[in-house]
Amino acid sequence: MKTYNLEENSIAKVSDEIEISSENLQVYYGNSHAIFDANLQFAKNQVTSLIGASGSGKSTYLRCLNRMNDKLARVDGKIMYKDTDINAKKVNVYEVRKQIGMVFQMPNPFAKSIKENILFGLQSNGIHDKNVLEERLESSLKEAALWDEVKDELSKSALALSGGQQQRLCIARSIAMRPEILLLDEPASALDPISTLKIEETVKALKKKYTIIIVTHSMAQATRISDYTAFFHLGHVVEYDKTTKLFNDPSMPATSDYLSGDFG
Ligand SMILES: Nc1ncnc2c1ncn2[C@@H]1O[C@H](COP(=O)(O)OP(=O)(O)OP(=O)(O)O)[C@@H](O)[C@H]1O
Repeated sequence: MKTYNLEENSIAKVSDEIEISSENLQVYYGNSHAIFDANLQFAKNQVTSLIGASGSGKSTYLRCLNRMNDKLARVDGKIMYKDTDINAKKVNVYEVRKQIGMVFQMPNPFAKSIKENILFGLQSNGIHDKNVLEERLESSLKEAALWDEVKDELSKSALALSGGQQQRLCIARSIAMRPEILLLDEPASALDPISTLKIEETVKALKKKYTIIIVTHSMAQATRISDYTAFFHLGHVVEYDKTTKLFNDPSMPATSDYLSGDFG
């Protein structure tokens, strides 16, 4: 593998309103340093892609944004969200995750009905008003572009849905909690091309209401759906910019080598 000076980077300041940012973020798995001093700002109601080779730290970084690494790793530095450092130990992680939802690579619906998948989190949080639940059920499934396909069989097991439908159900389950940010960790990598396109269309529509940060291995997908892109290499954020700039006119040699496939 080529070597690069990872002390150098090119991190653009975001001109849009900032929704969430990391400051001097470091992640350690035991003695292994996995993320080095990551400083990134994410624009509100925009889609940001995290790209880079396998093992570059994209998922590790993403998981920090809603404290999913708490039990796996030591995370130093700040995650600033609404003037609060949500990486601070006193912060209630369950409250954080209501506002910052996450969808994983493999669809993981509960072994319950479609309806119960959507309502479970709401009911667990003390929401029992029938009208509110019905409204959330319908609006979440509509936002995730699944309503038309399932509206007549809401009692059917979620596990009977196709992989792509299950993943849109997981997105619907997340947005039922009315988060402000959605973290998506390779949400389409286990899906066929048609399902992938549906997820991409859904993501593009969702940014009107949510700030979206997505890990993807597909550079084509990053260019199709994201406004901003961060390129990770060996735990460092090498370059961060508007997607069009990063892909068409990268500033760092590592970025241009990665994009052109001349990375090995
Ligand atoms: N739970 C864990 N325990 C120990 N090390 C881990 C753990 N998760 C990730 N790592 C290590 O941290 C580094 C970054 O991994 P991470 O999964 O964040 O990379 P990635 O860019 O998301 O990779 P991929 O594209 O393959 O998912 C790797 O060296 C990986 O082996």
